[in-house]
Amino acid sequence: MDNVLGWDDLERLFAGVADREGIARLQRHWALVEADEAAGRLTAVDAREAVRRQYGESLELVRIAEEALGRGEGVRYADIGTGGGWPGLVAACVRPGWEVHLVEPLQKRARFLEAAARELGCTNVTVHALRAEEAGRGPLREACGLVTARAVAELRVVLEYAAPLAAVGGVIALPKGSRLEEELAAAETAIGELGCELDAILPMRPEVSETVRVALLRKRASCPGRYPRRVGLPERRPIGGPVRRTGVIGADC
Ligand SMILES: C[S@@+](CC[C@H](N)C(=O)[O-])C[C@H]1O[C@@H](n2cnc3c(N)ncnc32)[C@H](O)[C@@H]1O
Repeated sequence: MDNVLGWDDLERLFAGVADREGIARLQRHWALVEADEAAGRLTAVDAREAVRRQYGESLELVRIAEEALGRGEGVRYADIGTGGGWPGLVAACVRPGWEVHLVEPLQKRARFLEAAARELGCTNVTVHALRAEEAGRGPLREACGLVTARAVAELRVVLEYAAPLAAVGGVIALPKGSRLEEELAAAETAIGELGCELDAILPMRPEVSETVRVALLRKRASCPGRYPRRVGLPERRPIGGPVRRTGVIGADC
């Protein structure tokens, strides 16, 4: 059973990742989420669980990704399907030196992210109200040192969204649940086809999550020009075979 965490616990658990000011911003973000009815349901996670599941897991992803990157500043970072802000806006709050791109196609959510970034003073954020299949053909193509996506789709589908945005040598960090091995097996063709390689699978620390692990992939070669395919195709006809329905973390947002 995962623990309940409070805001003070985050400061202790994420020393070196988030300072007091950063955590205060996250707290303000949660207040905005709770206050914002217009954006629709941003998360099904309740207030008691939100600190650990939304903020703890997002910060843990930042910690793991940063270790894989081997540097902390000057990262151009894209988060696909940010929803209400996890993990991309969380990263922007604690890493003001990163250039953060949030790709979120739902207009209401994209508008919420823009307003929240403004309110929180995150001048390092650009919101792209687009699907990843569109963003992957724009100026962000092969331009990002780090790409994440949480609870967006099964691994091989999300990889077709993420790999075109990652620069060669860049890191793709995907938090996943108990079906990770199954998803990785299904993604074998996609990983090679998209110029990626699996670097590591790293568990989150048990205080943060006993179930979530992060698949770290490295972009080894340029992505073939035919990817991403047109909107909807990655999900309808995933690379390597018919769709398999697998659970995605937090798909209840
Ligand atoms: C289950 S929510 C997860 C939100 C957030 N990442 C989290 O962990 O709470 C999935 C999000 O992915 C977005 N999404 C779905 N398909 C997408 C695509 N092709 N490109 C970009 N975003 C997409 C949805 O609009 C939605 O906001």
